[in-house]
Amino acid sequence: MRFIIRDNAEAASAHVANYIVDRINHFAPTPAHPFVLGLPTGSSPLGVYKSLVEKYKAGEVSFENVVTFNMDEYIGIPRDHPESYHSFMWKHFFSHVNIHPSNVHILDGNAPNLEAECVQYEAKIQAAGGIDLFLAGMGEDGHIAFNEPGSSLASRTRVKTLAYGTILANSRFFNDDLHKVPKMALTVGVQTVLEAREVVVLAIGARKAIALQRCIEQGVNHMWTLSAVQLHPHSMIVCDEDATLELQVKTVRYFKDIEKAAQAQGFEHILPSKVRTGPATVPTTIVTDEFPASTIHCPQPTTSRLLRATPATEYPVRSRSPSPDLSAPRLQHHLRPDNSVETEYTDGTAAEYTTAAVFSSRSTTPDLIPDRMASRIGDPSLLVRSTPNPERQRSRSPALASSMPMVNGIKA
Ligand SMILES: N[C@@H]1[C@@H](O)[C@H](O)[C@@H](COP(=O)(O)O)O[C@@H]1O
Repeated sequence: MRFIIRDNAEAASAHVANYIVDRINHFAPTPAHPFVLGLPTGSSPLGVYKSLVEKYKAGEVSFENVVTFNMDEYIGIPRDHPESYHSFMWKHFFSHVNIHPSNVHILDGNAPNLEAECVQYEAKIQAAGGIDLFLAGMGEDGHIAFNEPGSSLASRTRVKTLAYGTILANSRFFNDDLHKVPKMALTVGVQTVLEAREVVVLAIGARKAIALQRCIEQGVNHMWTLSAVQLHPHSMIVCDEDATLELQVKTVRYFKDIEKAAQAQGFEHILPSKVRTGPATVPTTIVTDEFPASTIHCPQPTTSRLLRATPATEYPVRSRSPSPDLSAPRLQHHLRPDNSVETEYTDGTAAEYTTAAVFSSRSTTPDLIPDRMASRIGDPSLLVRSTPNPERQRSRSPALASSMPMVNGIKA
């Protein structure tokens, strides 16, 4: 995962807008091979849309062959309600660029059959060849799209009840009246987002700091659904300084350092060609008997395909020496009466006091043979106890033994 930090919201938004423009232009979309862009609503992407409109007007990018899919839409408010996501998107973006209205896809929160609407939405994404780049914002509770805390990380487009925190946060768009905020929405699932070839997240402001910390520094967790982008091979989170407030200094420094290092090496972001250009053909969904068809279209194994990644095979494997011969002679030490140490092999052969002797050809796979730390000491004088064993002292000096004080009736 890439993590890009910019000084303020404007710089972060500009970074994302430039990135999207570069991606579309590199892709060189055509009517037969359009660039498929996933889009969010909310206050965070406003700067990006403004910048994209400016770039379009400056002739830097065209949306002629861009197909879009929005992440979510409220249920139950009219399509032309000023706070519907339809209104939002046309107001802030679509009506200012040369996108074909037929290329715009936004879930219909007033569809007579909401489940069928979700099923068709997934099918339309598939038919368009999948999403090339999904831009996302983040809720204060770490949600992506409307995948509230506790959403399955394998979820797909569906009806979702909104969390109280989200209703509270979004009430600012409804005259701060909680009752006016829709309580339900249609949303793409976490898995729908993860299947995009690339995911770019924009997090702006201190109110996103806790969620950003959970999603970047902690593990993948359904309570902070945006954390699932950790599993994506081509994900990028862009934020302003305020959003980093809860991160560790070393995390911020690490990501800033790797960005600097990459720039110094002359590259910014290298994507595999499949991600840069998208598939030549529309992918087909394979349904196996193991996962029978459900009411949701394009059923997939409930475990994320990313979670089923093959484990790495290139772990360093310790090369094994010939099978250990446990009957092979081992080193043993005897304390002589003069307190010097005699060392020999268990077969009676004398040993030399060198490390080489211990680990020589006589010693097969040292870590598989019972070993004593003493046998690793090369200098015999170091094997002599500096604090004499009291029992040995007693046996060698009866006078000393008799002078020992009694402790609990026992000679010390
Ligand atoms: N469904 C949207 C999300 O897609 C968006 O990311 C979030 C954050 O909005 P904002 O950027 O206004 O904080 O708001 C809503 O919940």
